[in-house]
Amino acid sequence: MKIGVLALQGAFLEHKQKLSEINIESFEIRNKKDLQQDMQGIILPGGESTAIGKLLKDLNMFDSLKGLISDGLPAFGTCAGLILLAKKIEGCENSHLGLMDITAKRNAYGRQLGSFYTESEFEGIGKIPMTFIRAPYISKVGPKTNILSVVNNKIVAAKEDNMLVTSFHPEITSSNSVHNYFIQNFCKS
Ligand SMILES: NC(=O)CC[C@H](N)C(=O)O
Repeated sequence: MKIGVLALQGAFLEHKQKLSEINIESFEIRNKKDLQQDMQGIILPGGESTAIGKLLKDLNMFDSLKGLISDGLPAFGTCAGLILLAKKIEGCENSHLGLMDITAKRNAYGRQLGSFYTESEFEGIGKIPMTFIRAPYISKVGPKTNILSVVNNKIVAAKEDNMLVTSFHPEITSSNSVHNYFIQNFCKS
């Protein structure tokens, strides 16, 4: 089992650390060639979705990444990663990869007071710690999307086919449970 972590910008090292804590091998994806490596899943980290989206295009990785995920490669997007996967972004004409039938609202908690910590229920896991940093939430889901967590009446985690997204950052909390959930439920060795 080997997981690729998109490492163009943002919190990719924290994801690698979490994976190593649960004994899962990972590698950084920095260019198109890295996408050809054998992997059983990919993590799209948090950071700045506009910057990551632009780098994917500039580095000519966009179509290969989109193709891999639409062909079934398990993908876990956190925060900016959620925005990259969303079919629609509120207030924007364009999406990025546009593969998951959700609408993302960016910077949904305000810019200044946008970071907070809470503990809340996640379906199939139980109560877990959640850290939100200038986070999006999911304002709409499609018929095939399963909602996994709701905080303050906002959807903050969901899954659809081979894709899992959280608007919070599980990689910077004390728990390994969401990474374990991704590996156990989505990735086949
Ligand atoms: N922590 C994050 O990933 C923030 C996401 C950021 N607000 C964006 O739109 O990309």
